[in-house]
Amino acid sequence: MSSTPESAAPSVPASVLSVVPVMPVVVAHRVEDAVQIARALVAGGLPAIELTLRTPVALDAMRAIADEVPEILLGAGTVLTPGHAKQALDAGARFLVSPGATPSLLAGMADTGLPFLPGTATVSEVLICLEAGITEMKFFPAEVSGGAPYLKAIASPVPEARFCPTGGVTPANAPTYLALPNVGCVGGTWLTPPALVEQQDWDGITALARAAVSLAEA
Ligand SMILES: O=C(O)C(=O)C[C@H](O)[C@H](O)COP(=O)(O)O
Repeated sequence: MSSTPESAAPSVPASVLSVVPVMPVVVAHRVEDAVQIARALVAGGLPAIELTLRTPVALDAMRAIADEVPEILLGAGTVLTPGHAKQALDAGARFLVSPGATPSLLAGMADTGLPFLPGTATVSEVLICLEAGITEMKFFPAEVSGGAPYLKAIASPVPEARFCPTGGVTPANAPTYLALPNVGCVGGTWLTPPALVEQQDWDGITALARAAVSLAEA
């Protein structure tokens, strides 16, 4: 029997798309901000975070969240290479998200043993993922790639694929995406506006998280 403190952390989900209706995509410039954002999201009812590997502090921020906010499901975004996937695993990520889906990236993410959402924007990319046994994907960049009408159009030809549309998703258009049968959740950065982070307005982020949960329930 294990005595590690992993009981505090959510287990790795079978379906990343089913954890929260809105996946907060976060770009953190300071480790402490990332920890406070994670706490604010949990308080607002969104116990998941896709922390992008876009900043120099991202891996340190992941380690800090894993230590200090173990109740949040921690994911790494902007996974561009197999090396990123391994670094994210080592930093405590429990799922991975990438903006694209090259064969080596798919293999590198699969090697971690973590669930992952490869980025797709065309039917051929969707088919490449399905051929690899991957049915959950990011649709990126969602709005400029055809938005909800595009996903609606491919639902019948490729019904096995389910998506997290991200990129240009807002509180205004999220309900339209969430109503589609092939959408499990949507992703976006709107929950962590730079101005609120700059002001360290963590209650403001909690309020945005609550609003996102409400719009998904509406
Ligand atoms: O770099 C990545 O892999 C990403 O995660 C891209 C983000 O998902 C989008 O940039 C979010 O788009 P907005 O919500 O419109 O700001």
